[in-house]
Order: sequence, then structure tokens, then C-alpha cells
Amino acid sequence: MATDSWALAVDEQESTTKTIGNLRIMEAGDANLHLTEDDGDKSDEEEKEDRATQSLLNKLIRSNVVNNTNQVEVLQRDPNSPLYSVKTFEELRLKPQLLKGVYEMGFNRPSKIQENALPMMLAEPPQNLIAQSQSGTGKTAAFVLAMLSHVDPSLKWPQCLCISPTYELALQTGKVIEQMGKFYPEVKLAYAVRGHKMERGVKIKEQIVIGTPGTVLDWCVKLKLIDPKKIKVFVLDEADVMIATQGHQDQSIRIQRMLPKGCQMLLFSATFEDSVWKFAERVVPDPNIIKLKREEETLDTIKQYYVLCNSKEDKFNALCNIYGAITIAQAMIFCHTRKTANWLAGQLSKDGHQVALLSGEMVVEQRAAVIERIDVEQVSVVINFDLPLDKDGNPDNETYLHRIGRTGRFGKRGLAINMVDSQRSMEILKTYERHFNKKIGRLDTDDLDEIEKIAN
Ligand SMILES: Nc1ncnc2c1ncn2[C@@H]1O[C@H](COP(=O)(O)OP(=O)(O)OP(=O)(O)O)[C@@H](O)[C@H]1O
Repeated sequence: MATDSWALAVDEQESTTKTIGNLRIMEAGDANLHLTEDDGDKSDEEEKEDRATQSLLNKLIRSNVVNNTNQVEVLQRDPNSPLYSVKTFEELRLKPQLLKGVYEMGFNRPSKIQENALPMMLAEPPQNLIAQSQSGTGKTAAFVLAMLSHVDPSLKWPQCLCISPTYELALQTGKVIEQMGKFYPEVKLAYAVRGHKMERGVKIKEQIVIGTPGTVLDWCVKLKLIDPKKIKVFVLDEADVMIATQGHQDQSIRIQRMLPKGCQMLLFSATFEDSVWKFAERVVPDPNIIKLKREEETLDTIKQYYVLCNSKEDKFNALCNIYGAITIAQAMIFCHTRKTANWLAGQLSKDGHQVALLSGEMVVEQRAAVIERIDVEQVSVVINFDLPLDKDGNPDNETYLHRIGRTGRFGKRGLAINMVDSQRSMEILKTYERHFNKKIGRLDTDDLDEIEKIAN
């Protein structure tokens, strides 16, 4: 990212982020059409698993930092100490090889959360920190930089320990460490994750260890590969996802208890409900706290319409008419069930469209592969083949917002079309209209001139 595009470009990320749980896309080749399906009921277990999956998918589709215009809230442990914030990476006096790594990653200046978090994390003596900000705001990059800054490469034992809720998330963070530390090859990284079989008592020489709580605990206690007393920086990432997984909370606290006094404790979370907060306070004593409120999205740059239909065939015809009348770079289509999504994908493919399907039945790797091939910036039209509903069948404003929010980015005007197939769905549409206080006009898809007009 040679320009400041990261700062402009990314209000989209959170919307993508949020919706990924029920965003299921279909794909073939360089598809220009994505079909998504939201499956209704989920058990608690599935919900939990979804959180980690969602978090991983967010990371995979993101290439930019989320721009957030809200003010950062900083609560200092010692309110009398001066509050430092930086506008450049130079001000942090990083090791040259790390600064080079940062620039090589395309970072021109610290993100909003980094402006405050980095000086705190790099201060001497080390300060503890609890930081909360939505996904994509630069938390991972911040703590990776802090870990890399604190290690002494001449010492051949673990000095920084980072725990993540899942194997895949740990690998993703590991990748960031490797990228940022590209010009600092003396610093080595070990992965304490399942499948990485180690022999008892063989000491780990790598200075940074990243892993999941269970394996890290084993490496510290059972196998004695890590001496927890020598850890200088402890990072607990994705605290909200962490506590959603059975057992992780206790394991994390057990690890934290073994660390020496004076070890820097850092905890990060995308959300901050009470349970996360209670957990954070147990893990991080005397913390500084940094919070960045989530950016609220608006639908101001998006033109919204509805189309009256009687059946799914009718909806399909309407869709074909829309495609016939306007040029659509990429569309995202949301269906309520897998069955509808499959059926529609078949119909559209027959009609010569390139279609990509993301569905609940796909495993995370498949979904990730699909997502990586989709260019969210090219999405100019969002179609609710079925209106979003919560699991009780009621309107779901947040999902509506996040679906529609995928279009109309980067100053372009976006287009959102809702298919309405019953009195009930009309009522639901009206509630969306009232909630967002934005008119949703009727579109007659039999009138090609009219469709052409809305695209201008
Ligand atoms: N200062 C920066 N300038 C430009 N890009 C940045 C900056 N900091 C981070 N990024 C990029 O922004 C994206 C999000 O950053 P990061 O992963 O650190 O966010 P996060 O808050 O940890 O979110 P998540 O937990 O979902 O990963 C990444 O692609 C990262 O490379």
C-alpha cells in the first residue's frame, strides 16, 4: 500500500467481517457473482465455533486496515503520567530492521489504535494493556511489533508468549510475526499447536512462541519445554473468541499464573461484553485500557429498491432482467437456505453467469479459498433474494445493514435490491425502511428502461 489508500479504503472491512458468519458465497473461476446463504438455527456450540471461523475468515479477506473515525478512549493506570501518542513509526524508535519490516508490509503510519497502543507497549518499564477495537483495526500488527521489539535475539529461549484461540488463528498471527520480522532473522518463532509433537524436556530455543492454550500449557507444565519464568511479554489475543471455547479461559489463567512478576501482559479483543471484561481483569493486572468504539455504518451512499415477486422462479426472472439491463461487475446475492442458494446457482450457471457459492456446509478452508478469490471492491450490487431475518423470523437490522453495506464503497454509489415475495416480507421491508430512515423505492423489473435508470 504505497498511498494512504488503507486509510480510505476500508470502512468495508467490518461489514464483511460481521457478515461473514452468514455470508456463504458460491464460486467458479473468476466469478462475477456470489451467492450466499444464511442458515437459520445454530446451537451454542456451532455459534462458538463460528466465532473462531469468522475471525479467521476476516483475517483472510482483509488486506487493509479498517478506517475508524471514532475517538480512541484511553484509560491510563497512572493518570498522572503523560499520555504519548505517535503519528509516525519513526517516533517509536524501533530497531531499524523492524522499521524496515513495517514499511515492507506497506504500513505508512500507525493506525488509530496503534497511535496510542504502541507507545504504551514499548514504554520502559513495560506497561500492561487491555485493548479493544473491532477486527481489522491493527491490533495484531501492534502486539507483534511489541513482541519483536522486546526480544533479545542473543538469548536462546522463549521470551514472548502469545496465545490464540485456535490453531488456524495462531498460524495467521505467526505469519504476521514472520512478515514483520523479515529483516530480523535472528529472532525465531515456534508454534505450540496441536500436531507439533515435541519430546519431553528438550528446551525450546526460539524467542517467540505462539500457540493455543492447551498446547502452551503442556509445553510449560507437562513437557517442560518452556520456562514460563523467563517470559517477558505475554499476549492473549482474541479474548472474546478465547472465552467462547470450553476450557480455554481456565488454561489461559493457569498459564498467566506461572509468569513472573514484571512480565508484560497484553490482552486484545474485538468486543467487550461483561464476560470478556471480567476475564481480562483476571489476566491483566493494573492495566492501561484502550478502547475504540465501533464505527457505525450508514446507508447514505446506497440506493435501495424492492421488487415484488410471487415465487423463486419469479425472483430469478427479475434477476435476469436486472442483469439484462445493467452492467454488473460483481453482485452478492443472499439466500435464506442452502437449497435456494444451490438452486439459484444452478439456474444462473445455466444462464451463462459465473457463480461462486459460499455455504454453511463448506469447511472453513473451502470458504477461505472462495473468499480469497472475491474482490469485495468490485461488488456493485447486493441482492437480497430473501430478506434477512433473525432466527425467530423477525427483521434483523444489523444483518441488513452489513449485507447492504458491501456495496457503495470507495465513494461509489451502490445498489441494493430486495426481493419481496409476501405480505410478511413487505412488512419486514417496511421495518428496514423505518429503522434506517431511508426510502426503499419500488422497482419494476419488467421495465428495462426503469432498471437502466437506477444504475445511473
Ligand atoms: N498501520 C497500518 N497501516 C496499514 N495497514 C495496516 C496497519 N496496521 C495493520 N495494517 C493491516 O490492516 C489489516 C488488519 O490489521 P490487524 O490484523 O493487525 O488487525 P486486527 O485488529 O488484529 O484484526 P484481526 O483481529 O481481525 O486480525 C492487516 O491486513 C494489516 O496488515
